[in-house]
Amino acid sequence: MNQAPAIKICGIKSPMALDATIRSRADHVGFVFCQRSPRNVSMAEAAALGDRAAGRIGKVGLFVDADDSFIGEAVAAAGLSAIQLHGSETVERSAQVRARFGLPVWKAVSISSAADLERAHTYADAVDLVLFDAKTPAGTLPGGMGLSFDWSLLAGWNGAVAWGLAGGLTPRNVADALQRTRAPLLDTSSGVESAPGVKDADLISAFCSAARAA
Ligand SMILES: O=C(O)c1ccccc1N[C@@H]1O[C@H](COP(=O)(O)O)[C@@H](O)[C@H]1O
Repeated sequence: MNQAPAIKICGIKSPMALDATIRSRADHVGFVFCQRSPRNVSMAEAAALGDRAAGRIGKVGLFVDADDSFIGEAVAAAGLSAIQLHGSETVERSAQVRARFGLPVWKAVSISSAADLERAHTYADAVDLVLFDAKTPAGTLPGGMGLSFDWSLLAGWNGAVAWGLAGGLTPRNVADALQRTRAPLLDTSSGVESAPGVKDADLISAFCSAARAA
């Protein structure tokens, strides 16, 4: 029997969206600490959401090329359980973050060809999970754009490190994504929104149900 995938709903900014995610029995919420994003949360917002989520769901903080002092402030404010690095962090920088904060580190790796899987392998000893995501156009955000990549590329993945799938996942395509990739973890953000940065409780619920039914 196949095990149900873990689910992360990213870009949570409101108590309503947090409660909907917990009600839908997702495993992790993501708080975005990236000022350019429509999903950015301040430290004060993260602290309130972190308190509300405490003991109810995993709390993943998403950072884009952030320094230690900023990450440390967010870890303390929200009581993060994992750190997601979604910028151009090197293998060395990723290992440094893991050692510095003693938390699991998830590294997003953008995929557009088989060669990108080779790059993912290089992170195996430095992080706890690699998160495959689509490449986004130059000058835009490195994620959260609702873009998918060719999932068939993952047939060539045989890495030793845990992994997850992100990029353009929605309630409508998540079953197909899961059937094609057998991803152990699914991560979505814009696919469960009614507008950029505005989560929709019905879409969150539909996403989680579709992922578990697949
Ligand atoms: O969500 C954001 O605003 C964001 C900003 C900067 C980097 C990553 C971001 N989101 C992450 O991107 C992937 C895919 O998102 P989507 O489902 O395609 O909208 C996901 O891991 C988000 O956590």
